[in-house]
Amino acid sequence: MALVVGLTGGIASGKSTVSAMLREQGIPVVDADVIAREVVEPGKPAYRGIAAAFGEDILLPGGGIDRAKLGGIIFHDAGKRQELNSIVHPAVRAEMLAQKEAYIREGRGIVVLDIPLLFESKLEYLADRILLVYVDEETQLQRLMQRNRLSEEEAKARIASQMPLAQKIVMADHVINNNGPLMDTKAQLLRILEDWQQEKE
Ligand SMILES: CC(C)(COP(=O)(O)OP(=O)(O)OC[C@H]1O[C@@H](n2cnc3c(N)ncnc32)[C@H](O)[C@@H]1O)[C@@H](O)C(=O)NCCC(=O)NCCS
Ligand SMILES: Nc1ncnc2c1ncn2[C@@H]1O[C@H](COP(=O)(O)OP(=O)(O)OP(=O)(O)O)[C@@H](O)[C@H]1O
Repeated sequence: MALVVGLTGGIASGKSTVSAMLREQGIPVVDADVIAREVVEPGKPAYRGIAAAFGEDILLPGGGIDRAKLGGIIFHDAGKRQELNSIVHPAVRAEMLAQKEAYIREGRGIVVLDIPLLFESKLEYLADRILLVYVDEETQLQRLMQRNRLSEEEAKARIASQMPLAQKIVMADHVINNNGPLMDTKAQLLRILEDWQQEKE
């Protein structure tokens, strides 16, 4: 039986950083953010759903979704966010499950599902174990502002659209503290991986 791990955290807490480390160790990671981009490409049902719900103004001249504009709307409006989620999430979930099943059929012992909104969307049931990548609020804000070149106000709106990390920490099976240097993050991950490998033996 494969061990299915849900990898979660908050925006800019370090999930992609940890998932790159997992891939380095040969562990497959199914990434909800990547799938969420694919399912809204022109021609896909969710693309038409977004154009219908948010209007043609949300499209770029080339036809694709203007992600910056859509983010500017949904991170400031819980109702619109809910509307977008209800269009995009079912397609993301279906594709994630298909990719997970394919890895299990290949015989992989551990499969990781990187799902930023795992707790918000009540998807705990998808995973045997939940691994949370934690950072303190100030580090999260600084890293988010820097990575996405956002103002403090914009970055705070994005953080506020998610369940606080302090609340998620008590719901996770394992926690990696990603406040420090990457070396420390990797050391914590390798320890957790050892536990999982032992469990499977
Ligand atoms: C709003 C959109 C267009 C902004 O695109 P952008 O390229 O700027 O951001 P990206 O997709 O890389 O997401 C970055 C992070 O934002 C956070 N985030 C994204 N969507 C949401 C949401 N609906 N609610 C709360 N946080 C969210 C997540 O932590 C995610 O990792 C995009 O995030 C989107 O389509 N969101 C809806 C789908 C979704 O929920 N994706 C998250 C995982 S399924
Ligand atoms: N330990 C660390 N030290 C310094 N910078 C880091 C560390 N971990 C991550 N970062 C940086 O912080 C930013 C956020 O990390 P990352 O992209 O991995 O987060 P994420 O949780 O995947 O974000 P999102 O869900 O929003 O896409 C990136 O610019 C990354 O390079």
